Amino acid sequence: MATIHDIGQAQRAHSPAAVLAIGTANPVTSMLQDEYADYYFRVTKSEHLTGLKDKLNRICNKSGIKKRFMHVNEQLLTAHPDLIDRALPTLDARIDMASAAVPELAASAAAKAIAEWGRPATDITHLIFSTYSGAKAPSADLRLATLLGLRPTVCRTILNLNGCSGGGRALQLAKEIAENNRGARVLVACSELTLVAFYGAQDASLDTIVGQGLFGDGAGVAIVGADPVVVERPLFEMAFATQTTIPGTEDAISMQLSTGGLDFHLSSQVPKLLGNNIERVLVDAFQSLGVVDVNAAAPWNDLFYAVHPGGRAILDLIEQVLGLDAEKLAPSRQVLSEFGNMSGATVIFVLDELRRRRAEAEEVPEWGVVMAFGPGITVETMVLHAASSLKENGLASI
Ligand SMILES: CC(=O)CC(=O)SCCNC(=O)CCNC(=O)[C@H](O)C(C)(C)COP(=O)(O)OP(=O)(O)OC[C@H]1O[C@@H](n2cnc3c(N)ncnc32)[C@H](O)[C@@H]1OP(=O)(O)O
Repeated sequence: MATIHDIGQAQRAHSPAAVLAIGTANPVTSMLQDEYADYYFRVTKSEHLTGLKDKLNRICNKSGIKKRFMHVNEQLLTAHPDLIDRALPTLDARIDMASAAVPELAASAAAKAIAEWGRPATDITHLIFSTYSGAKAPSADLRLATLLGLRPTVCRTILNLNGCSGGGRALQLAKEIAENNRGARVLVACSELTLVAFYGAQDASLDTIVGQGLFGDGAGVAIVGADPVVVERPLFEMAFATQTTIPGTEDAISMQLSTGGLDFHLSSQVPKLLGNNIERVLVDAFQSLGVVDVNAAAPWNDLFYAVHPGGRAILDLIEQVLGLDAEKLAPSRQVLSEFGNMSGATVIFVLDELRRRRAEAEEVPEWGVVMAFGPGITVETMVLHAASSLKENGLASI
């Protein structure tokens, strides 16, 4: 007769979980950063606020962003002019629109990931959906499951308002599910639209101006599983994961739904707070693993990095504090430049860019790390091992 221990053991995977495929998608409308302030103040009928427009221009110039993709375009604002005024009760309208558009964008990214994965969508056993646009049930996770034709037995989890750390949290949950449910295949979907938080600048909120300079729309999907079968080609094996909250920073990054949409706050101290704490977080993650000598003179250049590009200043400080060579954060800077900060989805875009670059590089580090930052301030950290199939898979799948 089987014991409870036997039953438990039979459910555990044999190998660590791995990212098996990645897909990304963006809305069709793109905006060039050096034209954005003119566009924004024109479509929100705020051109008289010349001081704020100059500030947004200064932020755009220093953002490290060239282009962003946006669901909210001029056509949508013409149809829904109330969205411009934060004082109007537009939350219902925003949620209605987001409830359709957020899972649809995720479905576009998921279709690419599933095609790369090489197995039918019905083999997905678990779905984790992360978004800051959720405010109803059933939610975007169920809609995505329906759009993809997943089985009715798929186990769904929705993460709401985890903000920019949502991608990191979802990947960690996927690792835990995959390693504790033999044969599980977890579809991680992060889909973020600034629609819920798009306002004009009439209330003179500096958070609105900074957000208008940084945030973009996108969806990133990763399929995660352990014990790969023949058709599957692992990209990154997930070695270890941890979450850290930086003490006393509860008010530094925050989000709250109001009748007018989603309010958020970004303290100007965020880059410094992350810079002051990043090395401690890395030491804590790596010191027990024995893959990097955390006491060596410059240990951090031995790793590859998928860091959430929350803003150019954050990447600059991390690079400086860790003494990183310029190419280490190049995938993060590339994604920031091409797409802006897409909140929780961004880190999946960075993993995609990283595997692309690794496929073309001669020598690449074996070990690396994902780091994502969100309200808390929460730092999600995951140690990765580059799978041996990454080289051929990186190129074959692009
Ligand atoms: C939402 C989530 O869950 C997680 C996230 O990713 S949160 C987003 C995290 N990102 C950030 O916090 C942004 C990080 N900041 C940056 O990257 C940079 O500060 C920046 C690109 C915004 C500006 O670049 P910079 O090199 O700092 O230029 P700097 O000249 O100091 O600032 C430009 C202007 O922006 C203002 N500014 C910068 N950060 C600000 C903030 N958080 N709030 C208000 N104003 C800000 C500055 O005061 C300055 O204004 P003036 O030109 O009028 O003096």
